[in-house]
Order: sequence, then structure tokens, then C-alpha cells
Amino acid sequence: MLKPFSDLNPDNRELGLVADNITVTYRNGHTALRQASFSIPQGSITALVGVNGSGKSTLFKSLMGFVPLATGSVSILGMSGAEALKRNLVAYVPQAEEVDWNFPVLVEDVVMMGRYGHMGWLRIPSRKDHEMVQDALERVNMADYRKRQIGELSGGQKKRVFLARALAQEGKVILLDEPFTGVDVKTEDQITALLRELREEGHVMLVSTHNLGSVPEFCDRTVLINRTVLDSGLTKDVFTQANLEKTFGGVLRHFILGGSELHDDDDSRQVTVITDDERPFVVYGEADDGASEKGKVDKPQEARYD
Ligand SMILES: Nc1ncnc2c1ncn2[C@@H]1O[C@H](COP(=O)(O)OP(=O)(O)OP(=O)(O)O)[C@@H](O)[C@H]1O
Repeated sequence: MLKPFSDLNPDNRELGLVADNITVTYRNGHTALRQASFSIPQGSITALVGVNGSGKSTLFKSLMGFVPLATGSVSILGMSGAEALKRNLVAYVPQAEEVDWNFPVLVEDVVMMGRYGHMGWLRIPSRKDHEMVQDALERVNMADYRKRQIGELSGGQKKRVFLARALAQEGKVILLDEPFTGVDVKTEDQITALLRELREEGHVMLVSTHNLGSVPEFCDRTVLINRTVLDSGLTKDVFTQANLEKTFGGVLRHFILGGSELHDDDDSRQVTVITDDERPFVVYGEADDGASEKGKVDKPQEARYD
């Protein structure tokens, strides 16, 4: 079990993650994020949603201190971003493409890397470090794989190992860059169940995803991004059809099923399927009904491309 937030100043327990007016310009002069601001409280899961190249990974890198800020600041659990990173409070689960899977390292060694910040400079693991690694692997159901080479695992298993590394680190803020890409539905469900548990324990999670259908299912908050923050807040307020169309523009696939394709009577209701090519976001109701039922479908069949 992870430690409670007892080591934090009691005045700061409510504060989660605040990005205030942050701008990131890469060395080639490209500004990937401009004046982006949002805030999320503790005990929440926030979806980070935007098209390819909209700056999601750049935002994660700026929160991790991997790229410098041209403007603005980051505050984490009431302290500066730099202080929170120094105190090992922020854990990062990278995109699969960012990891060199040919590097010969065992699963348990990857998870032990999460403990480095808790060890002395000789990096000799203590009994507690070994216990934390074992607990973390058990929590993601990967304990049986701990002596396996990381490169030999499936995509979903690798994701779970990196999630275990974040747990072993005891990060209070966990940044997950596309944790569901290349993952089957069972693993996705396991990961979302774990994220829900971590939310109950008060963690702050920011999850980038193209899996639009899963956002209303488990993310209580949403940040919409396209080189800046377009909107942020509670998912029920922000994750609307109109906002998604604004965020994705023409990139999104958009199907509408209605009339005789859906009903054998004169029912006027229709199903709107919005997809970024992973699991779609489905809106059911009258044509202009913003308060429609929302859910997921695995595969839109016989859909008319709109
Ligand atoms: N190291 C870099 N140097 C210069 N430009 C970069 C660098 N990394 C990313 N970019 C550019 O910044 C923009 C944002 O990229 P980023 O990787 O943050 O997008 P993303 O939203 O994570 O995309 P995806 O959904 O494809 O993962 C893109 O135009 C990208 O080409």
C-alpha cells in the first residue's frame, strides 16, 4: 500500500497540479505549447485529449522538467514543479515509442528504477525497496514476470511494468502518456481499475488518450488541448460533442446513425459516433440533445460517414 500524504504540509493537501500560462518552444524554434493553463485537484483522474502533434507529450515533458518553460510556471501539491520532482512526487509512464526495448534489463530492475530517488548515491536497494517492487508488481498482476527481460513482454505487459515503476516510486502525481495504446480490453480494464483505486487514495493522475469512449467512463476531469488549452474542467461539462469538434476539427471521424438505419418505426432519436480511430465516443438522443446518453461501442457497424 502506498504511503498517505502525511508528509505534506496540511495546508497544501488539497492542491493537485496547476499549470499557469506555460509556453514551450523547442530548440528548432517550434512553439509546441503556448500559454497553457489548467488546474486539477488531488484525488482525480484527468484525461488529456487532443490530435496528434497537439502538444500532449510536450506538456508531460514540461511537467517532468525535461523541457524548459519559455513562460509560466508549474505548481505541484502546493510546491514548485522543481521541488516536487526533487521529492520524487511525480511519476511518469512514457509512451511505448520513447523506450529502448532492446536495452537488456529485467522487469524487476525496471520497477526498481522507481526506487532510485529513495536510495543513497550507491543505489543499494534496501529490504523496503525490494518489498515495494514486489508490492507494485503484484498490484499490476506482473509478479510472475519479474525475472523476464522487458523487451520480451507484450505491449500491455510493458505498460503494466511501467505503471508498477510509478507505484514503486510512490509518486503522488502520475502522468500517463497514452497508457491504452496497443492494449487489449482486459488490460485496459485492469489499468482503469487500478487508476480508480489510486484516485481513492488521493493521487493526481493526468492521462493522455485517443480512446475517446473511455474518457467519460473513468476520467472525472478533461483537458482539451491543441497547442494551448482549449478548455478544462469536469468531464461532464467539457467533454461535449461541440468541444470535441472544436478540438479535433476535421481530423475526427463522425458517424450519425438515425432513421431507418437505427429504427423500424418513426423514432427520431439518433446515435452519433465520434472517433479518433480508437474506441469511439457515442452520443445517443435527439439531434440537438446535448444531454444525451453517452457510452461506448466496440465497432461502429454499417455507419454512414458524415
Ligand atoms: N524535440 C522536439 N523538437 C522540435 N519539435 C518537437 C519536438 N518534440 C515534439 N515536437 C513538435 O511539437 C509538436 C507537439 O508534439 P507532441 O509530441 O507534444 O504531440 P502529441 O500531442 O503528444 O502527439 P501524439 O498524439 O502524436 O503523441 C509537434 O509538432 C512535434 O513535431
